[in-house]
Amino acid sequence: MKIAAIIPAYNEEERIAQVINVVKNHDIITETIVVSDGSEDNTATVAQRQMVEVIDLEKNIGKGGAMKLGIEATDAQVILFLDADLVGLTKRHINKLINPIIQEDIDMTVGIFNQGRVATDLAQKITPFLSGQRGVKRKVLQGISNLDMTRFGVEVALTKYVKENEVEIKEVVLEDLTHVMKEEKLGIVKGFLARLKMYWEIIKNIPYHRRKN
Ligand SMILES: O=c1ccn([C@@H]2O[C@H](COP(=O)(O)OP(=O)(O)O)[C@@H](O)[C@H]2O)c(=O)[nH]1
Ligand SMILES: O=C(O)[C@@H](COP(=O)(O)O)O[C@H]1O[C@H](CO)[C@@H](O)[C@H](O)[C@H]1O
Repeated sequence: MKIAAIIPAYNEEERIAQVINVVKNHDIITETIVVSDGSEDNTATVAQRQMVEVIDLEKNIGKGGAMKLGIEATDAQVILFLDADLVGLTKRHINKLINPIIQEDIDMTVGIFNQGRVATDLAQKITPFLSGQRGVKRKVLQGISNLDMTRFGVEVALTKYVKENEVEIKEVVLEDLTHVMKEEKLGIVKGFLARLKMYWEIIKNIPYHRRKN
């Protein structure tokens, strides 16, 4: 079975190498696709050096759009979505996201941080439906046409689609995993403004509705 890892990345040159390194060395992953979403830094070059497939977008189109282009670049039956800024990723985390799909026929897994860091653990306990770490069957993604419109609302759109279409979903705990927060990447003020923009993109997608008939 083909399993493709898709890593959307915007200005992640300092963080993405450690994520790619784990993914590309994992036997169950047949293809690794990095979508550099109009990054202004060396994200694409860093990824190319790791000898994985890189889609290097000229302009920033938002996370949902980057994910959609990644999906279109592969025919894998199972897709693993991972953020590029994870800290502490191991093969075990990947197994936890993929095994329920290939062994239990679950349609989508959602990874929840635990014992990574207090702030990121708490964020995911409060809003588990925002997690970017997911395993998904391709057929589920085919039912959602406008992922490219969602930007940071992509996870809300996925979660809503799952609920409205009775897709079988399983939350899996990802121990000792965390990510780098916006305020850490951009500084307090720019990071907080970026966070507000993200919340707006999320809110805009809450009424998102596409029923597969
Ligand atoms: O316009 C964007 C914003 C973010 N990302 C990527 O989406 C993932 C999740 O983003 P995160 O929540 O970490 O937000 P960020 O801190 O990057 O704003 C990361 O791999 C980002 O690099 C993206 O591809 N396009
Ligand atoms: O945890 C959160 O509140 C946000 C913002 O994370 P940061 O701490 O700013 O990196 O990130 C999550 O939500 C985003 C929107 O759904 C997803 O795209 C990220 O993958 C997820 O980590």
